[in-house]
Amino acid sequence: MDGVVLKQISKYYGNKLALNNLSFNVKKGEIFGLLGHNGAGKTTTLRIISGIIDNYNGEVLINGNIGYLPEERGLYKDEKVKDILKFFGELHDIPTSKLKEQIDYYLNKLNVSQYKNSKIKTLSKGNQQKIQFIVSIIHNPDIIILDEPFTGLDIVNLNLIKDIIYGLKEQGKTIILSTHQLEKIERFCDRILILKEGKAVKYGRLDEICKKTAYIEYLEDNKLIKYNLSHGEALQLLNDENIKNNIVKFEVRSSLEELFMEDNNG
Ligand SMILES: Nc1ncnc2c1ncn2[C@@H]1O[C@H](COP(=O)(O)OP(=O)(O)OP(=O)(O)O)[C@@H](O)[C@H]1O
Repeated sequence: MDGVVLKQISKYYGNKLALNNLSFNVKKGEIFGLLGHNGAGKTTTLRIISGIIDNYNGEVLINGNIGYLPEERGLYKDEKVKDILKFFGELHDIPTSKLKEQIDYYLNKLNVSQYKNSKIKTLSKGNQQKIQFIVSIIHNPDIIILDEPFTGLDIVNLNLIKDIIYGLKEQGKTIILSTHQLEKIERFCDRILILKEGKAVKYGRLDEICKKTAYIEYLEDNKLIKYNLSHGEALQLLNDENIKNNIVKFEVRSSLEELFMEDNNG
């Protein structure tokens, strides 16, 4: 079942077309990655899904309540961690005992229990980000939208956040996250969409997208033949007696990184 569906979304800022007829769906229990370089349209897409931007063309279907981690971080710096979390939990009408339980659970999971009574401003940037992440999920939302959740985190904290996201997926939540750092989400997202100038240039399961990543050049009757092809097709060509001795260049591009660079530069 779909948690989120976008149908032919276009968004202008003045004359600037930021999203160009963008369609995709995200299923319940799925971690969906929105990838693209700066300015590709990730934040605009996530703001539209979250309901922050409402002047756009197209249709958005949402199946549940939303938790949102915005790109621009910032919590009330003079407040204590526990008070911030309590405040946001109460905004969502979570019963007090349940809220206390949730707060302790997540603080513990993210290894920041010791800062419960500390003011936000005394925490490191990474720890502040972890608190803001907790804010986005404290009300147990069905749909979790995370704008660049991994930026600025070291590997230990990155993995702590990933573990929680993974747990939320197991609970059947719909998770959409954006990143410009492909290596952070390889083998983590179930499906991805690569955005370039507001358009989807790739969309699907990582292994499906990565399939088309072999490149071959060979000579046939003194002509140079060039192909982009799947690994399976490449294997066939490599076993072809007429071709295998005439190969000039063969590259396996198994890393999504190269694909990403290619689509965004080429
Ligand atoms: N409020 C705005 N007014 C005018 N143009 C905007 C506004 N917000 C975004 N844009 C433009 O729309 C395009 C998409 O921006 P968006 O922030 O969605 O991209 P992004 O992929 O999230 O980039 P980044 O990773 O840098 O945040 C960019 O060209 C940006 O300059």
